[in-house]
Amino acid sequence: MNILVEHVSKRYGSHEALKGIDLRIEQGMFGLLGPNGAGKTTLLRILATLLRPTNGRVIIGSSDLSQRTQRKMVRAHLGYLPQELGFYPDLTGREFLDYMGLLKRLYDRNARRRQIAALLNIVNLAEHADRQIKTYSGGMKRRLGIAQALLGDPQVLVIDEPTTGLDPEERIRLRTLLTRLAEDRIVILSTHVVEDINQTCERLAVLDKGRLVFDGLTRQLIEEASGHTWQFLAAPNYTPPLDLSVISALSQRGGTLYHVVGPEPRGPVQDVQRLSPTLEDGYVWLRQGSKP
Ligand SMILES: Nc1ncnc2c1ncn2[C@@H]1O[C@H](COP(=O)(O)OP(=O)(O)OP(=O)(O)O)[C@@H](O)[C@H]1O
Repeated sequence: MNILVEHVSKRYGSHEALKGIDLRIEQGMFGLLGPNGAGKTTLLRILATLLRPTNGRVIIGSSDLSQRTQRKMVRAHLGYLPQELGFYPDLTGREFLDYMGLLKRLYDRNARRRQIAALLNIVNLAEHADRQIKTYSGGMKRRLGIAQALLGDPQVLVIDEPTTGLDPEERIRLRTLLTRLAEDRIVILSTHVVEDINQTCERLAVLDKGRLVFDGLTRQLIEEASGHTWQFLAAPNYTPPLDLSVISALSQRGGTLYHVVGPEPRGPVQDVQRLSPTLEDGYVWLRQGSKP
Protein backbone atom coordinates (compact mmCIF):
# COMPACT_ATOMS: atom_id res chain seq x y z
CA MET A 1 0.00 0.00 0.00
CA ASN A 2 1.13 3.57 -0.78
CA ILE A 3 0.00 7.01 0.28
CA LEU A 4 -0.01 9.83 -2.25
CA VAL A 5 -0.28 13.43 -1.11
CA GLU A 6 -0.89 15.69 -4.10
CA HIS A 7 -0.56 19.51 -3.89
CA VAL A 8 -2.20 19.57 -0.47
CA SER A 9 -2.86 22.99 1.08
CA LYS A 10 -4.76 23.87 4.22
CA ARG A 11 -6.01 27.27 5.28
CA TYR A 12 -7.31 28.22 8.72
CA GLY A 13 -9.01 31.54 7.97
CA SER A 14 -6.29 33.68 6.42
CA HIS A 15 -3.46 31.49 7.78
CA GLU A 16 -2.02 28.97 5.33
CA ALA A 17 -0.84 26.06 7.51
CA LEU A 18 0.11 23.80 4.53
CA LYS A 19 1.31 25.12 1.19
CA GLY A 20 1.14 22.71 -1.75
CA ILE A 21 2.58 19.52 -0.22
CA ASP A 22 3.47 16.60 -2.52
CA LEU A 23 4.59 13.33 -0.93
CA ARG A 24 4.70 9.63 -1.64
CA ILE A 25 4.82 7.37 1.41
CA GLU A 26 5.52 3.65 1.13
CA GLN A 27 5.54 0.72 3.54
CA GLY A 28 7.83 1.10 6.55
CA MET A 29 8.54 3.96 8.87
CA PHE A 30 8.25 7.50 7.55
CA GLY A 31 9.35 10.50 9.63
CA LEU A 32 7.80 13.94 9.57
CA LEU A 33 10.08 16.50 11.14
CA GLY A 34 9.68 20.22 11.68
CA PRO A 35 9.65 22.98 14.30
CA ASN A 36 6.56 23.95 16.27
CA GLY A 37 3.83 25.29 14.02
CA ALA A 38 5.36 23.79 10.84
CA GLY A 39 2.08 22.06 9.94
CA LYS A 40 2.87 18.48 11.00
CA THR A 41 -0.30 17.91 13.02
CA THR A 42 -2.40 19.49 10.28
CA LEU A 43 -0.94 17.06 7.71
CA LEU A 44 -1.40 14.07 10.03
CA ARG A 45 -5.03 15.00 10.71
CA ILE A 46 -5.62 15.20 6.95
CA LEU A 47 -4.03 11.76 6.50
CA ALA A 48 -6.14 10.41 9.37
CA THR A 49 -9.29 11.71 7.56
CA LEU A 50 -10.14 14.05 10.46
CA LEU A 51 -9.53 17.23 8.45
CA ARG A 52 -10.15 18.04 4.78
CA PRO A 53 -7.51 19.88 2.76
CA THR A 54 -8.46 23.27 1.29
CA ASN A 55 -6.82 22.19 -1.99
CA GLY A 56 -5.21 19.04 -3.34
CA ARG A 57 -5.97 15.43 -2.53
CA VAL A 58 -4.74 12.39 -0.63
CA ILE A 59 -4.93 8.83 -1.93
CA ILE A 60 -4.41 5.95 0.49
CA GLY A 61 -4.10 2.61 -1.31
CA SER A 62 -6.80 2.93 -3.95
CA SER A 63 -9.03 5.25 -1.89
CA ASP A 64 -9.32 8.96 -2.63
CA LEU A 65 -9.99 10.77 0.66
CA SER A 66 -11.97 13.49 -1.11
CA GLN A 67 -14.78 10.90 -1.56
CA ARG A 68 -16.90 10.35 1.55
CA THR A 69 -17.46 6.62 1.02
CA GLN A 70 -13.75 6.07 0.37
CA ARG A 71 -12.82 8.02 3.52
CA LYS A 72 -15.01 5.63 5.49
CA MET A 73 -13.24 2.63 3.97
CA VAL A 74 -9.82 4.08 4.82
CA ARG A 75 -10.84 4.71 8.45
CA ALA A 76 -11.28 0.97 8.95
CA HIS A 77 -7.62 0.42 8.00
CA LEU A 78 -6.08 3.37 9.78
CA GLY A 79 -4.95 3.91 13.37
CA TYR A 80 -4.24 7.36 14.78
CA LEU A 81 -2.54 8.42 17.99
CA PRO A 82 -2.99 12.19 18.50
CA GLN A 83 -0.65 14.29 20.62
CA GLU A 84 -3.17 14.42 23.44
CA LEU A 85 -5.36 11.35 23.59
CA GLY A 86 -8.24 11.76 26.05
CA PHE A 87 -8.32 8.83 28.47
CA TYR A 88 -10.98 7.99 31.03
CA PRO A 89 -8.77 7.87 34.13
CA ASP A 90 -11.07 5.61 36.14
CA LEU A 91 -11.16 2.89 33.48
CA THR A 92 -8.53 0.18 33.47
CA GLY A 93 -6.28 -0.13 30.39
CA ARG A 94 -8.25 -3.19 29.28
CA GLU A 95 -11.64 -1.48 29.76
CA PHE A 96 -10.44 1.53 27.78
CA LEU A 97 -9.35 -0.68 24.87
CA ASP A 98 -12.68 -2.50 25.02
CA TYR A 99 -14.52 0.81 24.79
CA MET A 100 -12.32 2.01 21.91
CA GLY A 101 -12.83 -1.36 20.19
CA LEU A 102 -16.60 -0.80 20.25
CA LEU A 103 -16.11 2.66 18.75
CA LYS A 104 -14.08 0.97 16.00
CA ARG A 105 -17.06 -1.34 15.41
CA LEU A 106 -15.36 -4.50 16.63
CA TYR A 107 -18.68 -5.88 17.80
CA ASP A 108 -17.76 -9.57 18.22
CA ARG A 109 -17.06 -9.65 21.97
CA ASN A 110 -14.80 -12.70 22.04
CA ALA A 111 -12.79 -11.63 19.02
CA ARG A 112 -12.43 -8.14 20.53
CA ARG A 113 -11.21 -9.56 23.84
CA ARG A 114 -8.69 -11.80 22.10
CA GLN A 115 -7.41 -8.89 20.05
CA ILE A 116 -7.10 -6.67 23.13
CA ALA A 117 -5.16 -9.35 25.03
CA ALA A 118 -2.77 -9.68 22.07
CA LEU A 119 -2.33 -5.89 21.81
CA LEU A 120 -1.64 -5.55 25.53
CA ASN A 121 1.17 -8.06 25.05
CA ILE A 122 2.57 -6.22 22.01
CA VAL A 123 2.77 -2.92 23.90
CA ASN A 124 4.04 -4.67 27.03
CA LEU A 125 1.12 -3.69 29.27
CA ALA A 126 -0.39 -7.12 29.92
CA GLU A 127 0.55 -7.17 33.59
CA HIS A 128 -0.89 -3.67 34.16
CA ALA A 129 -4.03 -4.15 32.06
CA ASP A 130 -6.41 -4.30 35.02
CA ARG A 131 -5.07 -1.20 36.79
CA GLN A 132 -6.86 2.14 36.45
CA ILE A 133 -5.30 4.43 33.84
CA LYS A 134 -4.86 7.16 36.45
CA THR A 135 -2.12 5.00 38.00
CA TYR A 136 -0.18 4.73 34.67
CA SER A 137 3.05 6.60 33.94
CA GLY A 138 3.31 8.87 30.86
CA GLY A 139 5.08 6.12 28.91
CA MET A 140 2.45 3.52 29.81
CA LYS A 141 -0.32 5.89 28.64
CA ARG A 142 1.52 6.44 25.37
CA ARG A 143 1.82 2.66 24.87
CA LEU A 144 -1.89 2.27 25.66
CA GLY A 145 -2.51 4.97 23.03
CA ILE A 146 -0.56 2.91 20.49
CA ALA A 147 -2.60 -0.18 21.44
CA GLN A 148 -5.87 1.70 20.74
CA ALA A 149 -4.45 2.88 17.40
CA LEU A 150 -3.68 -0.76 16.54
CA LEU A 151 -7.24 -2.00 17.15
CA GLY A 152 -8.55 -3.53 13.92
CA ASP A 153 -4.97 -4.25 12.73
CA PRO A 154 -4.65 -1.11 10.56
CA GLN A 155 -2.37 -1.01 7.52
CA VAL A 156 -1.54 2.63 8.25
CA LEU A 157 -0.53 3.97 11.66
CA VAL A 158 -0.30 7.73 12.17
CA ILE A 159 1.50 8.81 15.35
CA ASP A 160 1.86 12.43 16.49
CA GLU A 161 4.77 13.33 18.82
CA PRO A 162 4.75 10.03 20.73
CA THR A 163 7.90 10.55 22.78
CA THR A 164 7.26 14.04 24.22
CA GLY A 165 7.82 14.02 27.98
CA LEU A 166 9.11 10.45 28.15
CA ASP A 167 12.25 9.38 29.97
CA PRO A 168 15.09 7.94 27.82
CA GLU A 169 14.24 4.33 28.63
CA GLU A 170 10.56 4.71 27.64
CA ARG A 171 11.57 6.69 24.56
CA ILE A 172 13.79 3.83 23.35
CA ARG A 173 11.12 1.26 24.19
CA LEU A 174 8.55 3.18 22.16
CA ARG A 175 10.90 3.62 19.22
CA THR A 176 11.63 -0.12 19.18
CA LEU A 177 7.91 -0.88 19.28
CA LEU A 178 7.18 1.45 16.34
CA THR A 179 10.04 -0.02 14.29
CA ARG A 180 8.61 -3.50 14.86
CA LEU A 181 5.11 -2.34 13.88
CA ALA A 182 6.49 -0.80 10.66
CA GLU A 183 7.70 -4.20 9.43
CA ASP A 184 4.35 -4.91 7.81
CA ARG A 185 2.54 -1.56 7.58
CA ILE A 186 3.05 2.15 7.01
CA VAL A 187 3.96 4.00 10.21
CA ILE A 188 4.06 7.80 9.96
CA LEU A 189 5.83 9.36 12.88
CA SER A 190 5.68 13.10 13.45
CA THR A 191 8.10 14.72 15.86
CA HIS A 192 10.40 17.64 16.47
CA VAL A 193 12.89 15.28 18.14
CA VAL A 194 15.56 14.65 15.51
CA GLU A 195 16.98 11.63 17.36
CA ASP A 196 13.64 9.77 17.18
CA ILE A 197 13.76 9.96 13.38
CA ASN A 198 17.46 9.14 13.23
CA GLN A 199 16.93 5.90 15.12
CA THR A 200 13.83 4.72 13.29
CA CYS A 201 13.16 6.18 9.85
CA GLU A 202 14.91 5.46 6.59
CA ARG A 203 12.92 8.21 4.88
CA LEU A 204 11.66 11.53 6.12
CA ALA A 205 10.04 14.78 5.12
CA VAL A 206 10.79 18.11 6.76
CA LEU A 207 8.12 20.80 6.99
CA ASP A 208 8.81 24.43 7.76
CA LYS A 209 6.09 27.08 7.90
CA GLY A 210 3.75 24.87 5.91
CA ARG A 211 6.26 24.12 3.13
CA LEU A 212 7.99 20.85 2.32
CA VAL A 213 11.69 21.71 2.58
CA PHE A 214 13.08 18.16 2.37
CA ASP A 215 11.78 14.78 1.20
CA GLY A 216 14.18 11.87 0.90
CA LEU A 217 16.42 9.40 2.68
CA THR A 218 17.56 10.21 6.22
CA ARG A 219 21.16 9.66 5.17
CA GLN A 220 20.75 12.22 2.35
CA LEU A 221 19.76 14.87 4.88
CA ILE A 222 22.82 13.96 6.97
CA GLU A 223 24.97 14.23 3.83
CA GLU A 224 23.69 17.78 3.18
CA ALA A 225 25.72 19.05 6.16
CA SER A 226 28.90 17.38 4.94
CA GLY A 227 31.64 20.02 4.70
CA HIS A 228 29.63 22.42 6.89
CA THR A 229 30.03 20.78 10.30
CA TRP A 230 32.92 21.89 12.51
CA GLN A 231 34.51 21.55 15.88
CA PHE A 232 36.82 24.13 17.43
CA LEU A 233 38.10 25.47 20.71
CA ALA A 234 37.50 29.08 21.76
CA ALA A 235 38.24 31.26 24.77
CA PRO A 236 35.51 31.51 27.44
CA ASN A 237 34.50 35.05 26.35
CA TYR A 238 34.09 34.04 22.64
CA THR A 239 30.70 34.70 20.99
CA PRO A 240 30.06 32.69 17.80
CA PRO A 241 29.06 34.78 14.74
CA LEU A 242 25.41 34.64 13.65
CA ASP A 243 26.11 32.49 10.59
CA LEU A 244 27.27 29.59 12.81
CA SER A 245 24.56 27.47 14.43
CA VAL A 246 25.83 26.04 17.69
CA ILE A 247 24.90 22.37 18.13
CA SER A 248 26.82 22.02 21.41
CA ALA A 249 29.26 24.00 23.53
CA LEU A 250 31.21 22.04 26.09
CA SER A 251 33.08 23.96 28.76
CA GLN A 252 36.46 22.44 29.48
CA ARG A 253 39.86 23.41 30.77
CA GLY A 254 41.44 25.83 28.31
CA GLY A 255 38.16 27.12 26.82
CA THR A 256 34.92 25.91 25.27
CA LEU A 257 34.69 23.13 22.69
CA TYR A 258 32.12 24.09 20.05
CA HIS A 259 30.29 21.84 17.56
CA VAL A 260 28.75 24.11 14.93
CA VAL A 261 27.10 24.06 11.51
CA GLY A 262 27.86 26.78 8.95
CA PRO A 263 30.81 28.25 7.04
CA GLU A 264 34.36 27.42 8.12
CA PRO A 265 34.93 29.14 11.49
CA ARG A 266 37.46 32.00 11.44
CA GLY A 267 38.65 34.57 13.95
CA PRO A 268 39.85 33.86 17.50
CA VAL A 269 39.36 30.08 17.42
CA GLN A 270 41.78 27.16 17.62
CA ASP A 271 41.99 23.51 16.53
CA VAL A 272 39.31 23.86 13.83
CA GLN A 273 38.32 20.39 12.61
CA ARG A 274 35.76 19.24 10.08
CA LEU A 275 33.30 16.72 11.62
CA SER A 276 31.22 13.94 10.08
CA PRO A 277 27.69 15.30 10.27
CA THR A 278 24.82 13.82 12.26
CA LEU A 279 21.13 14.07 11.34
CA GLU A 280 20.82 17.00 13.74
CA ASP A 281 23.57 18.80 11.78
CA GLY A 282 21.76 18.07 8.50
CA TYR A 283 18.49 19.34 9.92
CA VAL A 284 20.08 22.53 11.29
CA TRP A 285 21.91 23.13 7.98
CA LEU A 286 18.64 22.73 6.10
CA ARG A 287 16.89 25.14 8.49
CA GLN A 288 19.71 27.67 8.06
CA GLY A 289 19.13 27.54 4.32
CA SER A 290 15.37 27.92 4.67
CA LYS A 291 15.59 31.02 6.89
CA PRO A 292 14.62 34.24 5.11
N1 LIG B 1 -7.70 24.97 14.21
C1 LIG B 1 -6.81 25.91 13.91
N2 LIG B 1 -7.19 27.19 13.68
C2 LIG B 1 -6.30 28.15 13.36
N3 LIG B 1 -4.98 27.94 13.20
C3 LIG B 1 -4.53 26.69 13.43
C4 LIG B 1 -5.41 25.61 13.80
N4 LIG B 1 -4.66 24.49 13.94
C5 LIG B 1 -3.38 24.85 13.68
N5 LIG B 1 -3.30 26.16 13.38
C6 LIG B 1 -2.07 26.90 13.00
O1 LIG B 1 -1.51 26.25 11.87
C7 LIG B 1 -0.09 26.17 11.97
C8 LIG B 1 0.36 24.72 11.91
O2 LIG B 1 -0.09 24.06 13.10
P1 LIG B 1 0.21 22.51 13.39
O3 LIG B 1 -0.41 22.18 14.70
O4 LIG B 1 -0.21 21.71 12.21
O5 LIG B 1 1.79 22.52 13.49
P2 LIG B 1 2.78 21.44 14.12
O6 LIG B 1 3.94 21.34 13.17
O7 LIG B 1 2.04 20.18 14.41
O8 LIG B 1 3.23 22.15 15.45
P3 LIG B 1 3.54 21.49 16.90
O9 LIG B 1 4.85 20.78 16.76
O10 LIG B 1 3.64 22.71 17.76
O11 LIG B 1 2.40 20.61 17.24
C9 LIG B 1 0.28 26.86 13.28
O12 LIG B 1 0.63 28.20 12.97
C10 LIG B 1 -1.01 26.82 14.08
O13 LIG B 1 -1.09 27.93 14.96
